[in-house]
Amino acid sequence: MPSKPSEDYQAHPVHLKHQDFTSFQELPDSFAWTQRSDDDSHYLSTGDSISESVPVIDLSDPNALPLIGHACKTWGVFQVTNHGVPSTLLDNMERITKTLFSLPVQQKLKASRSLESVSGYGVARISSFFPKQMWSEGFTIVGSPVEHFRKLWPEDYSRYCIVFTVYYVPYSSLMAGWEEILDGIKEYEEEMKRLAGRLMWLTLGSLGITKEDVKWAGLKGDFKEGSAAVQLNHYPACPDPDRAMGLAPHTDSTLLTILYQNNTSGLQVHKEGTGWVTVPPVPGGLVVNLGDLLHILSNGLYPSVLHRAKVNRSRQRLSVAYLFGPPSSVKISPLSKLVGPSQLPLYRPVTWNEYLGTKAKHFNKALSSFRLCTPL
Ligand SMILES: C=C1C[C@]23C[C@@]1(O)CC[C@H]2[C@@]12CCC[C@@](C)(C(=O)O1)[C@H]2[C@@H]3C(=O)O
Ligand SMILES: O=C(O)CCC(=O)C(=O)O
Ligand SMILES: [Fe+2]
Repeated sequence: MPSKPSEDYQAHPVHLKHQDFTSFQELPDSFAWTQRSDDDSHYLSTGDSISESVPVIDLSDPNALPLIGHACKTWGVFQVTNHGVPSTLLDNMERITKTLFSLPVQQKLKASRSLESVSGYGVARISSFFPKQMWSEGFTIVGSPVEHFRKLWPEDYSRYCIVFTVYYVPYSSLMAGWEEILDGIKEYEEEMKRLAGRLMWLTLGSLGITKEDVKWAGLKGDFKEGSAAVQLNHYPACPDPDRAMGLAPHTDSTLLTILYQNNTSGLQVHKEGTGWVTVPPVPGGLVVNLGDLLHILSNGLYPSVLHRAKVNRSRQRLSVAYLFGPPSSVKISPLSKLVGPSQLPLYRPVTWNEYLGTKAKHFNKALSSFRLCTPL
């Protein structure tokens, strides 16, 4: 994917009103998504009393394919275990994320996402579509984050890190050096790309799609040319979590997103007819969300899932999203095997970059703006 945002992103700048979240004893009004009294507005409903739960699928189960198919059709999201990603790599990525967000605010702001770049530190891109601020901070990585890290940890990184760790967080939970952080991110990206390719075939396989049907998956069918972004999210502990919002409801623009969450829950998905359902962290598990481009590719058979992140009173929450999309030159359209005289193609072809531009401009109306005919 391109490292520069589309012109539409630049026309909708996200202002950096970044705060030091630790300085608030009470939730400021600009972060309050509901009034203290309106217990059940559409933003609030917690979904905690719901008995239905998002499927957890063991990838070593011989039945994984139909289970994934069912989860995609009914939920648009599932969790996977036995996925082959070493737990040491996930732990390391959590430490990297913790290290980065533990830096002082002024330091983090030096690596702010600029108007010319998709990458860097800042508030969620979708912030400009909501009247209230979100209780979170993020760091987006597309390509090498080295230039941003140079700003975060200037000159003698190692010395800075040690001085900083003495005052802020226990040394043992942080990283030793800059190179280790870059290597950790690279390794994470490689491992996630491998898993994304595998999940793509399990998902498409459950629709009867084979390697011959998706030429852009490459000669080996490993989606090696697929593009991706890594989004690190931090949701600090919040004095009034029921009235705050970590990340507002949205769908991802991706084919699929693989999400690692630390041991604090917060992710919720919206299920038609049920409402908001919490996706609890499963030890060693990873969440897989279907995005808008898979919705288009599957001709609406596998819908993208609306999701959001809530926050917690006493615990900070961290998540790492691997946002996986097609190679930048590829136009995504409903797979020919899924269309025919009785099932017309519902969406027109679109590249990921074109889609991201539309999302930046029209947010939750982006998907329907590519729709060719309205459903009966
Ligand atoms: C590749 C991308 C998808 C994303 C926009 C981005 O350019 C990089 C950040 C991604 C993210 C992560 C949080 C939710 C989201 C909607 C957002 O605002 O930024 C997604 C974007 C997306 O999927 O459209
Ligand atoms: O933190 C989470 O649980 C959700 C993150 C997310 O939706 C995203 O980064 O796109
Ligand atoms: Fe998301």
